[in-house]
Amino acid sequence: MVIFFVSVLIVLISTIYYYFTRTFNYWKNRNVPGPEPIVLVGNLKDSVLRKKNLGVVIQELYDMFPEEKVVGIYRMTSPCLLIRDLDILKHVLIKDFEAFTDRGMEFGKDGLGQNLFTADGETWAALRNRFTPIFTSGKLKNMFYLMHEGADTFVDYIGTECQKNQEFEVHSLLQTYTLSTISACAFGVNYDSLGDKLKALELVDQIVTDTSYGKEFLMMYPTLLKKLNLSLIPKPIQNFFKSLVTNIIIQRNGKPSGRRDFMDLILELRNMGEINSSKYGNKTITLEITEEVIAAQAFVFYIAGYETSATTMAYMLYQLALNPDIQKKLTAEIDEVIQAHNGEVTYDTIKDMKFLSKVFDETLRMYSIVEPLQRKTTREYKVPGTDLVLEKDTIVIISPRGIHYDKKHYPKPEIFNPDRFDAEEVAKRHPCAYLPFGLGPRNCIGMRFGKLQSQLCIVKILSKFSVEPSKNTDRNLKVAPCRAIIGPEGGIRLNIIPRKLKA
Ligand code: HEM
Repeated sequence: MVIFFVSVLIVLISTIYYYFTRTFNYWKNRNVPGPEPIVLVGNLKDSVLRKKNLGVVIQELYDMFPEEKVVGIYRMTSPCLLIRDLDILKHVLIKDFEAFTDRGMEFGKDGLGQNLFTADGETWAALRNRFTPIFTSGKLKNMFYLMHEGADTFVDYIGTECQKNQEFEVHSLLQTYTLSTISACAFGVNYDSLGDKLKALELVDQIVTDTSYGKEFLMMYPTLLKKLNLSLIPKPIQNFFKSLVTNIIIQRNGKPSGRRDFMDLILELRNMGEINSSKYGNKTITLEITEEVIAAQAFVFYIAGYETSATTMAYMLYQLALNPDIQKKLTAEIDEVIQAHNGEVTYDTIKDMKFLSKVFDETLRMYSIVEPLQRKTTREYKVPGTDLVLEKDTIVIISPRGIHYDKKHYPKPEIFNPDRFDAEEVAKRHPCAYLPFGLGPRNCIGMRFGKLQSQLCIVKILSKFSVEPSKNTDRNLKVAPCRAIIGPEGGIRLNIIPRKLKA
């Protein structure tokens, strides 16, 4: 009997072991170098154990193979190709985009799956085609007044709080600004009190604080969630966005309200009828802009709109506090340009601040937020400059952090130096050496919006306050392991001091 049970156990363990290692010769058989995988978790052990952020783990894999163009890795049991070479990267993201239109993160459409970030194929193409005009500079200019109102309220709030205490945890502080801005610009929602705002933040923050294992499941079984029409997004969050959208449409009688926010623009699109995918897709499909589709975009604009910009600004203030000379130069530019615009901060005022733009770019060089970038082959693909042929449906990933900290592209990468973005320095680099917003036709659709809302808020803050390290500032900041994107572990503590008090 005992022998029988032991034999069954051995067979069971061997079968499980075989199942969770069955793919591990994939890259060896194709002569692609890479690290040894571990049963079940592949090369993502520290990310799966939530010891390190996925973006940091991928950066470490990038660093392990300095001489290689591509590295074969395993996300759990799934083989996937990490691209290090910038010429190959240019092919994947730009030149051969028709073979890489997909991201490979799809899930069920009834659970907000028809959103621009995770949708693939013709659905993505149709959405991108139709939603691109919402993000033009002209539309952004029209929305500027909403951001401006939000930034003023925010700076007034800091002014009041400053009288009680000068030390702030700036990451969560800035989230209250970006949440207001995205709520106002996207949906005309104004939070009456800080309490309401924090409640909404807590809800959407559940998505970013990734403690579930949905991501890992998707890596192992990439098509299953879509086939079963299951979602990665918790039900309460789905309901929040669905009822938000329904209520706004009712309030506006299904027509644009004249606020010129995203919701108005989406309603205009809806009234134009079905959307088609002809520009990016291989075949044309039509997609009706239903409330479900609007709610899916509402969800993605919220998540992408509030967290990425708040994190970028928090890191920017951190570096300005640690580098007082750079802060002084930036403050001088801000004062000068505002004066030249008769004391007003307009869309054009921000555009005239050239040093601000370099400080912003250098912040995202050091702290690119969305890591790693991902694409999926839509057909067999021969990797240029190698003998490797990728099968259809292979996941390809890119590590902006790996590239941004690679000494080959950025000497002394640990140093915060906005001069790296002087035009002549940029011209010396490979055009794909900087990719905090991704690159090519599937790059960040909200890039202009993200830049504008962040730069405006920084201008408003620095025209009234300066930032300094406090006694609790962590000089050795780590990336939070459990967040779906890059962010500071334990927040960022800084002193914010009214400028006139110092004079
Ligand atoms: C500092 C701010 C931001 C950063 C650093 C950022 C970064 C990124 C990155 C790296 C991607 C993936 C690009 C790729 O795969 O090539 C992305 C995609 C996307 N972002 Fe952003 N983003 C920011 C702000 C925003 C804002 C404000 C919005 C919307 C209001 C937005 C909406 C999106 C959407 C919808 C996608 C998916 C686009 C597609 O697949 O077609 N992002 N973003």
